[in-house]
Amino acid sequence: MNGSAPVVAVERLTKRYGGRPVVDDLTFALDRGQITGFLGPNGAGKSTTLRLLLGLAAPSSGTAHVLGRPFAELTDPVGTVGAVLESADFHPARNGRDHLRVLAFAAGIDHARVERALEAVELTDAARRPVRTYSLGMRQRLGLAAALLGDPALLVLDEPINGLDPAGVHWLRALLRTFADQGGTVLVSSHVLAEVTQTVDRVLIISRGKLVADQPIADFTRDGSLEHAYLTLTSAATA
Ligand SMILES: Nc1ncnc2c1ncn2[C@@H]1O[C@H](COP(=O)(O)OP(=O)(O)OP(=O)(O)O)[C@@H](O)[C@H]1O
Repeated sequence: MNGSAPVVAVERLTKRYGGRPVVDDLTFALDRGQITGFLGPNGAGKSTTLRLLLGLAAPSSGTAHVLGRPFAELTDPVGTVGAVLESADFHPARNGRDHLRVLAFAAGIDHARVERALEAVELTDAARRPVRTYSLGMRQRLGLAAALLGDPALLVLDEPINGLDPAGVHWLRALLRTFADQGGTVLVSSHVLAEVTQTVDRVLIISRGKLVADQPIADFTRDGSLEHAYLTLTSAATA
């Protein structure tokens, strides 16, 4: 692993579907210890970018590297990146603990980490219940537990507050801050600008596949200023 490489380095990343660029010449880098919000309107290309970063789709051109390598070339992918994408899938009859045990076994991760991951997402008490009885918020927590199993350097989360109640949102914010304070890197997509303002250190905004902002959240301290910038930048790109 290249210790001096940024945790994430995306360079001139482009993905075309049917000749149409849905991710268009994107360049950004993420360092350790920061939470970055990834914003953009529906269809702007956020999920596609995350999929390219996680090796779930191949770029048409450009590169998406994690610690200096494409995801597919990481020697310890589970210990490097933890991800929760929108399509998180669970076996409905399996209980939460067994879901994590299956993943841990497949990745060669110690059982003890399953218990720690359950504790980290506060699901220990529900660990013996079948996942089909879980609320949407509990499923989000279980997905997060799976992402944390390998003690990764990078967390990639697609719309993680979907389904969380206000207490859950507050809890997730604290969890991500602790993770970042310990040197972790977080890339989190969201549509909820008010929440983003309270959670992230930096924002990336994309519109029609293009990066239109890459700024510290400190630039948006005035009430509504992130919303104003977001609406201006994303409507300018669609005009
Ligand atoms: N496999 C695919 N084949 C064809 N087009 C695709 C494919 N995946 C995504 N797209 C298109 O790429 C565009 C970007 O989609 P993407 O899901 O990345 O956007 P998004 O920013 O995550 O949107 P949302 O906020 O609605 O989740 C959309 O127009 C979508 O229809």
